[in-house]
Amino acid sequence: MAENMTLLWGSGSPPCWRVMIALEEKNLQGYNNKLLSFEKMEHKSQEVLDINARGQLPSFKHGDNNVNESYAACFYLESQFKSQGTKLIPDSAAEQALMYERMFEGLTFYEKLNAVIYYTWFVPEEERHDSALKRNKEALTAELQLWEGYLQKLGSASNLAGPSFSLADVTVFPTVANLFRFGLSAERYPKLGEYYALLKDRPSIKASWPPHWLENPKGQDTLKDI
Ligand SMILES: N[C@@H](CCC(=O)N[C@@H](CS)C(=O)NCC(=O)O)C(=O)O
Repeated sequence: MAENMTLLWGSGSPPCWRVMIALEEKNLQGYNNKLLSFEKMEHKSQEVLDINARGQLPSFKHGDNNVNESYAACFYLESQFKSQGTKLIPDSAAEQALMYERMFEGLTFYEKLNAVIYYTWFVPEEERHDSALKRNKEALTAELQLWEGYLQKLGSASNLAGPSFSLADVTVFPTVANLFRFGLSAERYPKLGEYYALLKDRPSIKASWPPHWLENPKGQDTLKDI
């Protein structure tokens, strides 16, 4: 069934990883996929632009339908394959409310992380200021405290929106994994550390683990003092 799906993706990209986790959870293994290189600017190739006018990854196609934007693809897969694989939107109103809230807060979380780890990539040298990076780090620290509090409230070994694994986990786990890849201290952020440990060996997540992380298991230490 998945042969009529194509995913163009980049290794380690949280938006790409979200879609890959959703595909695994919905038992859609066997989809066509092509790993592209950001360094080689392959995300701006005609092959990508034919699916995604923004020239971004993930670029995803199901039959004749292009479904770009990682959140859109995750919702689409859950909606089209509702009764297949893991049910990713819980029935309970309370869990659903929390799931939607955390999912969309997850975008802010992802932005604040990127503003620190990719500061030198995003900001040209002549426009960089230590004070701006410091501010970005402070904003990330405040964000991390929020998520520590959310997880604390849920109790130990919980998914992000309660007892069931949901789209909140599909979309936010890749951000959490990037935090630790970039050196976040699990001692300083124990609830995030616990959440990461809970999900990192989940089959859908293991199956889609970024290949360059497997080749080079040691990440960076950019976040060690956060
Ligand atoms: N909102 C998009 C964001 C996708 C995105 O930013 N992809 C990055 C890689 S993580 C990319 O392709 N960047 C290259 C570019 O924007 O030119 C989504 O969630 O799918």
